[in-house]
Amino acid sequence: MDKVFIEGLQVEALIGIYDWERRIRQPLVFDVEMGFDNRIPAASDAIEDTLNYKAVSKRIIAYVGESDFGLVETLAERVAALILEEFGVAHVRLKLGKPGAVRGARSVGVMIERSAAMVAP
Ligand SMILES: Nc1nc2c(c(=O)[nH]1)N=C([C@H](O)[C@@H](O)CO)CN2
Repeated sequence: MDKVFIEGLQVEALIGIYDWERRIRQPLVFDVEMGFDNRIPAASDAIEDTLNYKAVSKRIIAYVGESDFGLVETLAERVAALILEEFGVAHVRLKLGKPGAVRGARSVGVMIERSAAMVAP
């Protein structure tokens, strides 16, 4: 399956389980891979036929900027569901990094893979 990807999308968010984390915003980094048949836009050369990575990026930025979850797991799950539901994507692989959360590590976080048929109720 072809893919459309977004790499290193940085968004500031209110996230974390500790009291001090509830008072600040922290950088999060998203890498997203979305299954899409790119032969159709390749044939038409029309942006309307694409899975528009700019539109998906803007939606992620807006959603994450307003979110206030405790766990990165929860946020990753919600962002994956949003991509599947709002952009008609059949399969998404998402990595959510929280750089600076653990001293000595460049980043920590989660990686998930979800399909349209697997979205939690
Ligand atoms: N698997 C997870 N582990 C941890 C999380 C998390 O969201 N998922 N969060 C924290 C804290 O909020 C941490 O980021 C603060 O440094 C700890 N472990």
